[in-house]
Amino acid sequence: MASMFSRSASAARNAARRAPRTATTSVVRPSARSYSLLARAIAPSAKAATSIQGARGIKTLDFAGTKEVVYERSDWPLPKLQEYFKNDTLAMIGYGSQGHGQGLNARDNGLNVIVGVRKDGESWKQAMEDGWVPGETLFSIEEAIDRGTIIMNLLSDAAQSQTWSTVAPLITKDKTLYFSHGFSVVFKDLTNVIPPKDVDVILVAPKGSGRTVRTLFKEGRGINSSVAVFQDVTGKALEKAVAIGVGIGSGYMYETTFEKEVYSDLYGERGVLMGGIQGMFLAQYKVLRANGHSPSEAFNETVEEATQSLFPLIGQHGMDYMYNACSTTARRGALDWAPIFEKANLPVFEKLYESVKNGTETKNSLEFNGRKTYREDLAKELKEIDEQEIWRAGKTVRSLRPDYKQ
Ligand SMILES: NC(=O)C1=CN([C@@H]2O[C@H](COP(=O)(O)OP(=O)(O)OC[C@H]3O[C@@H](n4cnc5c(N)ncnc54)[C@H](OP(=O)(O)O)[C@@H]3O)[C@@H](O)[C@H]2O)C=CC1
Ligand SMILES: CC[C@](O)(C(C)=O)C(=O)O
Ligand SMILES: [Mg+2]
Ligand SMILES: [Mg+2]
Repeated sequence: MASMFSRSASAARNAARRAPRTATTSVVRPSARSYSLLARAIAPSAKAATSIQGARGIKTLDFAGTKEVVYERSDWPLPKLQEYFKNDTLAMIGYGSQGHGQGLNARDNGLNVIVGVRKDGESWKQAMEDGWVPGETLFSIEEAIDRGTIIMNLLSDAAQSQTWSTVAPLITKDKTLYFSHGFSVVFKDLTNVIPPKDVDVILVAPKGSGRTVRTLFKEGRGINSSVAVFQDVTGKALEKAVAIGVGIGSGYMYETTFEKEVYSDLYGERGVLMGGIQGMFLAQYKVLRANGHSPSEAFNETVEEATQSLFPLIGQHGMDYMYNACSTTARRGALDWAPIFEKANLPVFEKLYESVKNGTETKNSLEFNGRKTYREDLAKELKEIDEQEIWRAGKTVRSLRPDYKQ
């Protein structure tokens, strides 16, 4: 890795000339701005409540009264990024949702990327479909780790634990160990993942699906990611983590710790992001159906209106904006019922957080996803959801959308 402070002008020019590798799909790439442009670019983004700390353009932003550090992609124009990683090989170990998104983005950013997966698995086929070439950019897990300088452990969290005894001896001095989740390292008593003492251990955890990591990148945007350092041997671990974060398609990176990342992530996905919303949708739908409403009416009033109209308004402008976009009748009633839902849900969320913190969620995940049949077993449960009336009704509702795609 070249130091970001030691790059010469000619090296930067050479890096700028390097043709980014062929993308499997067309990509609106983040622009490769020069340093002088960068300096100007920083200024407009440093709005009120923003201060810039030093030459690296780190920003401290005021989040509702709490100051937090944020790193942004515009501080890493493409030539600088390519120069920084000119001597590195990013080895994506695992090719699930994140391996796909992060791997293709880093490749399209012109970085040296290889993929390592087991040869008889589903991921090997998927990687080949995405243009990774066996023997050139696609290898067994062991060979990819051997060839890589930055080992990006994107196996399933259960597989990270299962393969650790094979992987650990291959993480030799001068390599960097990267994760997208604090899971393995934080719950080491359950996973046995204890990184070697002589390597940097870093994390960039996109706060969104790997599919979104890819689609946002292709739109020229970037996903929000968490960034953290577990072990800093070189004194450059944070800088490297931020640079990799940009390389894999992050727009902004929020500083955290491995522990905070894994607790909040396991909690959020079981809560509002996935489990909570699924349970809430189903409960509302069931009561409507029990009271004689048709499937289409129950679905429209529960899922379709939420996802197509109201939730995007919350996303774009906040909760109060969504309220103001609805009738005064709705506003009054929703304001009355919100605290009732909050009160009912609070103990559930408290129980969930405890279950994350005490390792129960980790144990469950390791047991289930560590099975040889993990894909089939998950697929079976997901099929059961797909067959529920609510989601069958949803398919027909979606099929009527003008932009419907199967
Ligand atoms: N999915 C997401 O969007 C997000 C994921 N993360 C984190 O990123 C990491 C990767 O997650 P994700 O991309 O979802 O991948 P998955 O959890 O879906 O894991 C899939 C990968 O693990 C491999 N794998 C599973 N079991 C084994 C095994 N026993 N031996 C070898 N390889 C195995 C699979 O290979 P095969 O096909 O051969 O089974 C596949 O390449 C995790 O740490 C996760 O928590 C973080 C943010 C979001
Ligand atoms: C919400 C699920 C997630 O945490 C994610 C996409 O961020 C995951 O583990 O996949
Ligand atoms: Mg998660
Ligand atoms: Mg997550």
